[in-house]
Amino acid sequence: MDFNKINLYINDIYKKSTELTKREFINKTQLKDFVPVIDDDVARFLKLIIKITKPENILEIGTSIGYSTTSMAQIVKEYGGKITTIEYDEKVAAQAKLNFISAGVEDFIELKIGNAEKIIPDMEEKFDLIFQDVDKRLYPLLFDDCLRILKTGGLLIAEDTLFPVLDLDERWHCLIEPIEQFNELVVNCLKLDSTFLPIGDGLIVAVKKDGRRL
Ligand SMILES: C[S@@+](CC[C@H](N)C(=O)[O-])C[C@H]1O[C@@H](n2cnc3c(N)ncnc32)[C@H](O)[C@@H]1O
Repeated sequence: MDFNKINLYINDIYKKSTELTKREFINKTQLKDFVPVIDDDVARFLKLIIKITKPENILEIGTSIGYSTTSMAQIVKEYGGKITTIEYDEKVAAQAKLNFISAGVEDFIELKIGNAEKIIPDMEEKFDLIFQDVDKRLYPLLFDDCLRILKTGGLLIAEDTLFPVLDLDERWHCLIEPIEQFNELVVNCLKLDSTFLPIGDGLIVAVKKDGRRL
């Protein structure tokens, strides 16, 4: 399959959609220096899965300017769930907060400003959905804790998991090994059922199984 052709077709067919796009979101954002955010097809997938499963308690690791958080919150707002999102760059977090307010979703989001590597191991709260989109080097390091705080039946979704097969700029090559480690951890974990989706830079979607059926 020619994924460039596929992406062009999908982007074109959605161009009349009234949904908030990544481009519009970035254009409205004053701060211009931030780490890239998810693509529109990943935002559509997250919104759809949230619409279907209605997770009460969502954890996002890696907020940036809050495009993915806002996209998810637009659906969470419809049924009254909550999103906790973690970002350690204070400038970017401040911009994300402004973006939540301008989208009218701030009441459904708790923004934790700090290092996910320190915050996650201390977390006791349990989540129905965890969206992992932080520094890729943290993916394997945070895996056990993500599994611990994910409820049975909960979803673990991680972005950028197809880095190993993408034509990445040389400066990102150091991120391939941790992603490979993370993918192995997810795929070989007896507590998870998973699959890859070739959207964005590759999503892995996993569900935590009922322990009795292991
Ligand atoms: C890929 S961006 C997140 C994009 C966002 N999910 C979206 O699509 O709108 C990753 C973010 O994680 C933040 N980050 C990186 N390492 C972190 C850490 N150790 N703790 C908290 N945030 C971190 C970066 O500053 C960056 O803004």
